[in-house]
Amino acid sequence: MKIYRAYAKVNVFLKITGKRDNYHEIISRFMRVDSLYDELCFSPKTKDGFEIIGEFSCETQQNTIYKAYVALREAVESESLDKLMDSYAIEVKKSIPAFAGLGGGSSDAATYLKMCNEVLHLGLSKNELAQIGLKVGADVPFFIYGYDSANVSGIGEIVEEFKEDILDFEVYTPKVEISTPKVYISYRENFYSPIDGFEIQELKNKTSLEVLESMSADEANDLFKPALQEYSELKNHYKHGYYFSGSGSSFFRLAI
Ligand SMILES: C[C@@](CO)(OP(=O)(O)O)[C@H](O)COP(=O)(O)OP(=O)(O)OC[C@H]1O[C@@H](n2ccc(N)nc2=O)[C@H](O)[C@@H]1O
Ligand SMILES: Nc1ncnc2c1ncn2[C@@H]1O[C@H](COP(=O)(O)OP(=O)(O)O)[C@@H](O)[C@H]1O
Repeated sequence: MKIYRAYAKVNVFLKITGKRDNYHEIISRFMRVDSLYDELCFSPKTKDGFEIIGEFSCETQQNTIYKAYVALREAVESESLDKLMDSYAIEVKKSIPAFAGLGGGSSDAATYLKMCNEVLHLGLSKNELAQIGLKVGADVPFFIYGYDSANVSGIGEIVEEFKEDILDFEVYTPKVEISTPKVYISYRENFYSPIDGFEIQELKNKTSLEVLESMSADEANDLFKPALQEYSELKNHYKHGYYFSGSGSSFFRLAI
């Protein structure tokens, strides 16, 4: 069976630009991490019903892969999708840590959608897959497009390729289970200060290398301060020269 890779991402910068209902609008540079990925494949079933084989801390119904299946089923109403999942389990070799700000769950969901599109010849475009993926999570569209680097805005649905060389990152993930909504809520209550159009444009044009050379960890990521406030133990894990990815808990820097 063909093995598909679901890569991790880091947020080189992440700035809040406004609010949208319970969500926050962002401008963020996402970069794929080529050295860190989960592996997904269709494999023989061991039980009835939708089956995910792999080490997960959540129930199947909470798994982003299952949520992607539900979203795809609603979108295409394809009998062949039901037949596929009646015949095969989806097997995942998990390497991307969870609760990490590395987009592992989102990347798995995006990869699953691409796998189904390919094997069932659904003929869905990247834009269509991204729309379906957004129902699963705000980070999913980036992984559907598969760019090395992109400026991501809206709540995650606007993905614009940024042409630059992919960087090699060293990533470490402290064992602190961070809740993304909790960090966003803390940002909204304690740190809310959206950047303006001029700053957005300036950031969008900077290469990732320029960002890492010119900004500190808390300047580059608006979620770093609220994450530190909500999870004070993070302070013990922070090392000078590292940057914070998404809502955490991972830190990264250029590999040397
Ligand atoms: C912070 C980021 C940065 O890439 O990623 P992670 O650190 O989680 O990987 C994303 O904005 C997270 O994306 P993702 O984890 O897919 O979020 P979702 O499941 O869609 O949303 C979880 C919750 O986070 C909050 N949320 C999410 C995205 C966003 N732009 N604004 C928000 O306020 C909402 O409260 C939402 O209910
Ligand atoms: N396929 C999946 N891989 C990892 N975590 C998942 C997956 N599906 C659901 N989850 C749940 O999502 C949460 C963490 O999501 P994850 O994408 O790994 O982290 P983050 O949003 O910080 O990048 C946990 O509650 C975990 O149990």
